[in-house]
Amino acid sequence: MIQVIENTSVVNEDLSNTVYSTQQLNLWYGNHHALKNIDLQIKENEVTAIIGPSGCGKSTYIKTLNRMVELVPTVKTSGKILYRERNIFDADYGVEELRTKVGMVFQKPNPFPKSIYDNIAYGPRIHGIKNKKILDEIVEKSLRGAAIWDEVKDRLTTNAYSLSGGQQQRICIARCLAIEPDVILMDEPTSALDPISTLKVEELIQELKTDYSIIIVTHNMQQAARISDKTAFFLNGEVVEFDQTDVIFSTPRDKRTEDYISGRFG
Ligand SMILES: Nc1ncnc2c1ncn2[C@@H]1O[C@H](COP(=O)(O)OP(=O)(O)OP(=O)(O)O)[C@@H](O)[C@H]1O
Repeated sequence: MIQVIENTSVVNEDLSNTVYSTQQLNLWYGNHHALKNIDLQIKENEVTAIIGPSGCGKSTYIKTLNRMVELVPTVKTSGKILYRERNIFDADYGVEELRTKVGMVFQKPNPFPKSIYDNIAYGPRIHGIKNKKILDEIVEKSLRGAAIWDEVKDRLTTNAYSLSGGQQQRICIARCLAIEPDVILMDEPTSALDPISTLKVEELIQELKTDYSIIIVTHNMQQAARISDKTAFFLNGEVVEFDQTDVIFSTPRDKRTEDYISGRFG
């Protein structure tokens, strides 16, 4: 269980289309203060990009949203993260419940060493679905949702490792969709992919936002500009600026944002 050192009061505002409301979030790895007073509202059915130089806390932030960061024993937090209006740090908040609502896709495709079919059916089976017809339907729907059905439908029993990196990443996205999440967290999902696979995953992200809310960490500013609705610029563990993506990339308010997006550092 994560150590929460204090809680600040809930900001009184309309949270109706807000997926996550991060309020005065601080996080320390031991003595290292990695996230500082983060206030961010993530809206549903949007793509929210997290950008910033190496070590600024991007991955830490999204790993806090599904409480994965608490796997690090030295982690302490203060503040709140409301997911659908409930504080995920509350003592009675079940992490399993959170993880069925919040899927995650990592930098390196990480399919299981199993068949394509079993990769997708894995989550639903864990949730007790045994009926072959229902599983078949979930597998097809998820693979279609991840825009890879046509490429793999004739080889569902093949090991997922036999696919290309870009295909493996879309299998991982399909595996995520199979649990019918509300939110998909993506930590640099295209950084290990070639340009064509990157384009496919970017197109997919655009399509997925109709049904899901997506938070993506990216080093690639062109990618953030292409695919996101809102962008948060992190620097040294703080959010310097959070706004509509076109504002961040055309008329940023803060000089540090302008310097970063124009390539002056980072
Ligand atoms: N498990 C850990 N233990 C101690 N410090 C950590 C741990 N993970 C990250 N940090 C530190 O916290 C800070 C933020 O790291 P984080 O990985 O969130 O940054 P990032 O912006 O995602 O960086 P990158 O773009 O290089 O992936 C860094 O100073 C990092 O060294």
